[in-house]
Amino acid sequence: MSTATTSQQSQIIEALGVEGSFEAEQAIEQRIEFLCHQLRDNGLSALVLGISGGLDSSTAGRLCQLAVERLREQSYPATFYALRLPYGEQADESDARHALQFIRPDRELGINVKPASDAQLDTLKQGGLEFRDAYHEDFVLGNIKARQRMIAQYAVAGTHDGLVVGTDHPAEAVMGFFTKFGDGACDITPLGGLNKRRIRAVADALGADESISGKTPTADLESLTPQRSDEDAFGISYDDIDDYLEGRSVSEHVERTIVEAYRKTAHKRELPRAPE
Ligand SMILES: Nc1ncnc2c1ncn2[C@@H]1O[C@H](COP(=O)(O)OP(=O)(O)OC[C@H]2O[C@@H]([n+]3cccc(C(=O)O)c3)[C@H](O)[C@@H]2O)[C@@H](O)[C@H]1O
Ligand SMILES: Nc1ncnc2c1ncn2[C@@H]1O[C@H](COP(=O)(O)OP(=O)(O)OP(=O)(O)O)[C@@H](O)[C@H]1O
Ligand SMILES: [Mg+2]
Repeated sequence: MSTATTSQQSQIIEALGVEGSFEAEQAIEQRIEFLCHQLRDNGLSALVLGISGGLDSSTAGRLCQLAVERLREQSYPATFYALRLPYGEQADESDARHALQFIRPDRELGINVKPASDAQLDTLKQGGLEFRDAYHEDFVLGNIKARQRMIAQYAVAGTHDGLVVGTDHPAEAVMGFFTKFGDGACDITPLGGLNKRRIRAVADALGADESISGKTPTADLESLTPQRSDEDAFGISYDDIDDYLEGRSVSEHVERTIVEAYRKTAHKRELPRAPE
């Protein structure tokens, strides 16, 4: 059974800024100009982004590189820093190397977030923090990894007068599928307004091959369930989410899953609350 577009659906689409129409070349140009303006208008000189090997950071990374190249053509000095931020040895490291070949960043930095993440977990346990079981501990460690990546990116941006680029976009934002102040923490989000299939179309138009644009999305944060797909965690597909965000009819199950996730994670898309 499917539901017609609801007013709630329209409100969510509007709140997340999903555009009514889409054309890949136009989306690319708009985002390159956005990135150029963010540096030039603020007198800054670097873009900083973690590259996982996944679709979102590959796409955002290539846009960043094209933006700094455009700025340099205009005699404005700008550099893109692509950060590899593995937790120890990354299972799909070859995909991350391939993504870097596609992006061709000015600079690559490799920072292993495992020592800092493990040290943080150890000190929490020494301080008396207890977990329900090994899976609970692994989940909490996953969010620590995401926040260690945030710390590394801000250290690089702070060193080079840069901006931290985030890969948040409506298909993840609607599900609240990011770590608050982890990968959710950033200065600018060039993929804003795009759902997942549109990001894939942008990647294709930028010349990404099938191994990048067809890669299964994964947060890959939990060591006990490595490479677990986002869709497995959601219980619905990105196609379902994309349809919803494009105002199409979806099943009642899909609608309920999305709306529940959206409501539950509202706090992640807002500023911290304070007394009025
Ligand atoms: N109602 C409320 N109002 C204000 N704040 C509220 C709140 N409820 C919880 N909170 C706060 O939020 C915290 C929970 O949020 P958070 O720390 O983010 O943790 P949480 O949402 O529990 O976990 C993050 C989820 O995002 C996924 N993720 C993370 C990173 C990357 C990706 C990816 O796709 O790449 C996916 C990850 O797999 C996991 O399922 C609570 O500990 C609490 O401090
Ligand atoms: N191992 C990693 N190395 C570097 N950056 C990472 C790593 N894992 C996550 N990140 C950063 O966190 C962001 C959020 O991860 P997320 O999984 O949503 O994106 P992705 O891996 O680029 O694409 P996809 O969602 O399709 O897997 C990434 O875009 C990237 O900037
Ligand atoms: Mg990923």
